[in-house]
Amino acid sequence: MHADLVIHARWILPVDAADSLLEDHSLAISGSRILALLPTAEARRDIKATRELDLPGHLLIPGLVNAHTHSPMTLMRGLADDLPLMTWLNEHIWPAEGRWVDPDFVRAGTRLAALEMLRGGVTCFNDMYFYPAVTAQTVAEAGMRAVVGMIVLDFPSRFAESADDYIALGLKLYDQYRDHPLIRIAFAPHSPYGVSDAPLTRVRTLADELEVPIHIHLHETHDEILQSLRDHGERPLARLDRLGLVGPDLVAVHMTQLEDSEIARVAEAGAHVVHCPESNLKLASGFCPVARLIEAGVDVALGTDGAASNNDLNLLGEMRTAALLAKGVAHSAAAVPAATALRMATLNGARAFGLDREIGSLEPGKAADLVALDLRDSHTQPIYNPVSQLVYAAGRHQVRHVWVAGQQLIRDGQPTTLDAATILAEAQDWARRIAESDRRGAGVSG
Ligand SMILES: CSC[C@H]1O[C@@H](n2cnc3c(O)ncnc32)[C@H](O)[C@@H]1O
Ligand SMILES: [Zn+2]
Repeated sequence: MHADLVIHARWILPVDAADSLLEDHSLAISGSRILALLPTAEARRDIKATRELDLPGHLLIPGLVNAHTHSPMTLMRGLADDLPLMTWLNEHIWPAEGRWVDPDFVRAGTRLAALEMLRGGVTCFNDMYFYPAVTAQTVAEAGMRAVVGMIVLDFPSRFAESADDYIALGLKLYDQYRDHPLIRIAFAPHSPYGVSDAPLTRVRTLADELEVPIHIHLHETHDEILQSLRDHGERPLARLDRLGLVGPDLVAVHMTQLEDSEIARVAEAGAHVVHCPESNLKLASGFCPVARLIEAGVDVALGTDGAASNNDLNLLGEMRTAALLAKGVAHSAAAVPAATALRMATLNGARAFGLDREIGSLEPGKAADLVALDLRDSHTQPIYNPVSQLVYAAGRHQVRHVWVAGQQLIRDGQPTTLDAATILAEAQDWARRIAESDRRGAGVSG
């Protein structure tokens, strides 16, 4: 057998049905795909490799999937902290976006996000933001993988004038990327409170036609429920259900307010949930009942949300928070064990976007999206159980190598396709302009 690259790792967590841990195993790559997983002794004997990489003390895992973020919001990290969602959005973030967000902002913010995520082992992210064509292009140039949202809102922005305009721009994006190997397109109506019935109904029809997922903020806060009861006489999930949006292509982000019947409905419909524990904690939005959703058979993935409400894009940290928080919420130390947290951050995210035949686990035939972490650091020693070290103790600096579709994007902790110095200089330049304008009193509302 011939391979382009064979990686010899101390441990591999393939995220398979049995939550296997492979010791002293190797992973062979041919082109963009995984060719084989086998004991290292056999790999050294049977595989003729163009290149071999010995990784003693390293753990190899599937690339992490950040199932919900707003990547350009890295440029707003720390702009408005310690506020509840609607104050944060209405009084700070939306005015700042109205003043500053343009294609250059999105390019610089997405580059910073891609750099941060790749260095933290994230190989694929699902994004919802203005100027998604700029995000898609930036991600593709970096060689990373993303699901990019055709956003829909009722209110106008510099990007689009009306809900129909957002949809038209989204469809153009879909046409542009329909056959791209790394970029997938999904619908991303912002929220039930941000999009009225008519455009949501159009999204339903078009999503059926294009066979794309529908990704939406849903049941994020108690106020969202109260507002929907006031304006529509029903809870947001019930409204989406009436409009035909609750089905296997629905990716519902947050879901902190759920009655038993709603958990049953989500499970019955085969809809997916993205849990964003750190954003929910920081905005005091509420607690997603993750253990009960999983128990009901719901696919629960993991997201960071944007860097303005988290404030990082650290999916390793998010796994830890999810595993700890679930135990507190369920009053059970058995809720969301480490292997489940890893599954949420990989295969479950891939499944939510229909990518689970391509990525999310390490299996022959799947894309070679993988991450190697060096566990020889003092705070991940000694090692009884690598998945425990990964979820409960490891940090992003331990991510040493990252591949997407067989291309190495991080080597020895450094990016190979992104210019870190330029990205940081651009981000600092944006922060200087935003802060100066704030000081001069033009403020975020310009
Ligand atoms: C339509 S572009 C995305 C839009 O969403 C805003 N946003 C960021 N984080 C959240 C959140 O947790 N809930 C609701 N909306 C959020 C972002 O600022 C953009 O305006
Ligand atoms: Zn969000």
